[in-house]
Amino acid sequence: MRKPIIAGNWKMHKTIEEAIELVKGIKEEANKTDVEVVACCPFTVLSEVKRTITGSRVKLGAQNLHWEEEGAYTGEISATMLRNIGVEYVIIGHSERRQYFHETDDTVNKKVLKAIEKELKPIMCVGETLEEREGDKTFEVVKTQTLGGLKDVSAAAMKDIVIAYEPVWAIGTGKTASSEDANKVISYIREVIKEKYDDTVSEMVRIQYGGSVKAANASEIMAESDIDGALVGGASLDAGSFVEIFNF
Ligand SMILES: O=C[C@H](O)COP(=O)(O)O
Repeated sequence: MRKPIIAGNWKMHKTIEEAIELVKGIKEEANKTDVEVVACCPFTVLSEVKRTITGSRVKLGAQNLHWEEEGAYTGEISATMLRNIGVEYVIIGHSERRQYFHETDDTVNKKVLKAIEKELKPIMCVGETLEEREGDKTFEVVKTQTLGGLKDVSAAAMKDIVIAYEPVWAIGTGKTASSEDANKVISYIREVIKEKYDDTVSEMVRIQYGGSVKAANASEIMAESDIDGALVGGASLDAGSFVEIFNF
């Protein structure tokens, strides 16, 4: 039985005061659910959010990391720095990073490997663009991204990896993949994992859906057999709507 995981990806939103207010608004509800609730915050608020959620069941997540240990990489943040703050999860390879910051399957893989080495849990994102979907390339794209990101990742490490399937055309657009469609792609990703590893790993790995998830569609999405959670952007910025989502 896979434990559902609902993660909020705040993207580039929230000052320290706003972040504290938001997590204060979710932590009591998070304590009442068996769903794993994660807040993936901007680097600048991680420490304060950590302080605010301590003693609650909300988990702390970041949105990126660098694969090197340390060095002359202006503007970057290492896995060790994230661990030092108390981060547990880290989003890797979000489509916005692939699109605007030229991340590739290769850099995603380096980040995943470094995260595992430092005992951070990656939320590794995959998903096709509208053009790729219209060109019938969805399955091919998610397979390449999944295998590329998981290169050299051991079966044992897979227990701490979450995959997020986010069709790029559904992000922030209000368009959601139909829950059946999303489930079909996620089942396929599970097949890809099974071919690379085995049945046990494929049945254990948690795969989220992301893309315009909101209170109104969360329960339908979560009812699908292969969908184990959601990576929520816009609707995670408001405590009330995020609470409704993780209480699907
Ligand atoms: O990481 C979250 C996704 O990009 C989804 O964002 P959204 O819920 O605003 O569509």
